[in-house]
Amino acid sequence: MEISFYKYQGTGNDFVMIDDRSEAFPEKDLLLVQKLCDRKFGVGADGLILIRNKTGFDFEMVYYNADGSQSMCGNGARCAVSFSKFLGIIESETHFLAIDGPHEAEITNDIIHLKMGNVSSLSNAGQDYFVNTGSPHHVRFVDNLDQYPVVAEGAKVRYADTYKPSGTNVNFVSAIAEDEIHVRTYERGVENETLSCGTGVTACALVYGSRNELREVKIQTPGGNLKVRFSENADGSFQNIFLIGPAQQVFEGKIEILNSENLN
Ligand SMILES: N[C@@H](CCC[C@H](N)C(=O)O)C(=O)O
Repeated sequence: MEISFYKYQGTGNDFVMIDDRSEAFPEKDLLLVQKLCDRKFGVGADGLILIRNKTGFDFEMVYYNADGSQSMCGNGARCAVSFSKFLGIIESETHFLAIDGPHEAEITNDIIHLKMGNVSSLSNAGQDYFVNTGSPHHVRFVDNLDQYPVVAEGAKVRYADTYKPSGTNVNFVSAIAEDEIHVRTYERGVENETLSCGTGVTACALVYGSRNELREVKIQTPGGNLKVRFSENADGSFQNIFLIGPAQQVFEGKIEILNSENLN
């Protein structure tokens, strides 16, 4: 089987992107997903995204982490919107389905405004916070973020008993201006620091914005800059949450998959 793929990146979070409207991709073959995402033996990516047809929506985004597990991916969704425009499925506005439910998005000059799902509350997690923005996120404020051991500390929280069995993503945050934060994220399913995590920066922006009475927060990540806008209700829930930032096609290619190739 020959698979055509495209590679996209959204603030350095990178994805193998496949137009799977024909549903030819063997979606249950998680070894194949792992292999395609492998940075030494495959294409290399933090995740893999299938674009599929879905009744009532412009498309469905089917997202896999590099290890084959599934969750919502904010940066991946921005890339999926850009890819769908490239494929001619959408023009500048879209309504699509992801694992956490329906989303809307708008794309102008390569900047994608992605509407995230509503968030019911921010929880305290010891001195830190926990927020579910479609994916689970632990949020910890730290000093000296540039020097912070994100992988070592992130893994401790990700595998902590409190988050078993499914674990969590872990974000480390420092304020750098009144309305701006710096965020580094340890991602579950990649089991490493990624250059940016969309659902993660959204979680951090909600915590920081809520504590500082802001409705828009700028975010610097190692892979680039994002913005999050939202409104907060009197009961502590959040709605009209928008993740705003760029997405880019990096290259395209083809892979020949032999039937027995993923069996070992
Ligand atoms: N990179 C993503 C998050 C992907 C899902 C996450 N690793 C999980 O398993 O929860 C993003 O941009 O949101």
